[in-house]
Formats: sequence, C-alpha cells, structure tokens
Amino acid sequence: MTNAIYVAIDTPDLGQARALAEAVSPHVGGLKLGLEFFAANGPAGVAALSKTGLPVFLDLKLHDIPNTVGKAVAALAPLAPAVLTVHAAGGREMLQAAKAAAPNGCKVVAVTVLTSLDSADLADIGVSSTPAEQVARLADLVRSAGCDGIVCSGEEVAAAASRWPKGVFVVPGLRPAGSAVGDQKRVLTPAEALDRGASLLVIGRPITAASNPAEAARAIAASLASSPALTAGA
Ligand SMILES: O=C(O)c1cc(=O)[nH]c(=O)n1[C@@H]1O[C@H](COP(=O)(O)O)[C@@H](O)[C@H]1O
Repeated sequence: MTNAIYVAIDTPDLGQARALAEAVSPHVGGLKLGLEFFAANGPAGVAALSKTGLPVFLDLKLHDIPNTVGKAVAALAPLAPAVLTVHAAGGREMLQAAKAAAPNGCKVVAVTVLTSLDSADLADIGVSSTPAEQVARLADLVRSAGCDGIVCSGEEVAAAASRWPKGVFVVPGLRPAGSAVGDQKRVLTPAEALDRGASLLVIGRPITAASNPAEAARAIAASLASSPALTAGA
C-alpha cells in the first residue's frame, strides 16, 4: 500500500533536514523539498536527501515566461524528482513548456490557489471568484495543457477529483485536529483530505515542529489507516 504522506522538510539546515528525513522515513511516502531548503542547499542538497531512498517532491513553484520555466525544468531534470510544482497562473504555454521539459516519470503538478489564501486575498489580487471557482477553472486549464495534476486545498479536492479521474491531487494545508493552523487559511485534517480524493498529502509543521517528529508522523499515518482511500498515492 502506498503511503500518501509527503513530509515538507522546510529548513535551510542540511544536517537537520537529513536527520528529520531519516527519523520520519518509516512513516511517510516521500520528502517534499521546497524554496527554503533549495535556496540554502541547491541541487546538491536535493541530491543528498535523495540518498535516503524516499521519492523527492521538488516544490519550487516555478512561475515565469514559458522559455524560462522550460529551461529551469530541464536544468532540474538530473535530480529526477518524482513530483515538480509550477504555478497554474503562469498560463497554458508555460504549463506546456514545463511538462515538455520534465523527465520521464516526473509528475508536473500546478498550484491553483495557495492554501494560505481566502476569498478576501483573491479579491486583493483582482480575482473575484471564490477559491473553489478559481481552483476549478485552473484545474481545467492544467489538465488541458497536459500536466499531471494540481495542488489545491482539501476544501476543493473532491470537486476537482470528480472532474479529472486520472489527475494527481496534491493537498497541503493539513492539520490534525487541535494542531496550530499558523499561516494556512483553507485547512482540513489529513484523513478528511484523503477521504475527499487527495492522492498526496503534504504535511510540514504538524510533523517537523513536533517534539517527536517520528511519533507525530506515525500517529498521522495511523489516522489514515481506516480510510477507504488508503491505497491512493502518487
Ligand atoms: O505546493 C505546496 O506544497 C504548497 C501549496 C500550497 O498551496 N500551500 C502550501 O502550504 N504548500 C506547501 O506545503 C507545506 C505546508 O507546510 P505546513 O503548513 O507546515 O504543513 C509548505 O512546504 C508549503 O510550501
């Protein structure tokens, strides 16, 4: 059975990242390395964490003109990420360029509406749609551009998954009941997100900021064990 949990290793410290990855590895399906880790450690850091043997989700949320994004994805290809993120708002040609440059086996998923945003934040940037409407619109764009899936919150994943049966649905903004929400605004528990159709669960601070990250990861994995969707995974 696939473990759908990808732990977000959000730290600039390579030693700490390696120790965290090793501690939680029995309880997760992969590692998510994002901007904080990449800005400090670059491709060499990604290669170092790949040695844990866990699949690596490289979350750089690329968003630029098509030529630049295509070349950046090509430059990242030797790292053989299992999953790579771009921003759906980069538009169709950018999405096509990213997918065309991605290595075989790499899922290119596009961020729709960040889980740290709500309707008021969307209004601030000139988007009058609700997060649900905007996610649906961008999911259709991402699909028609030939990418593999989207990143959205647990609130939108059921609707998105019903419209795209073969899509990969990455869901961050996850909090076990009672844990601190922090800067996230559209939040669900990991089990709820899995039940609603998430294929991959991105979980950071509920694991990494816990006093015992391995135990936190084990408990979250156990909370998913009764889900009918347990076999879902990237
Ligand atoms: O692409 C992502 O992974 C992502 C998209 C999104 O909309 N929201 C979001 O929180 N993320 C990432 O998911 C992780 C969430 O971390 P925690 O809030 O600590 O669980 C961070 O690494 C974010 O960069």
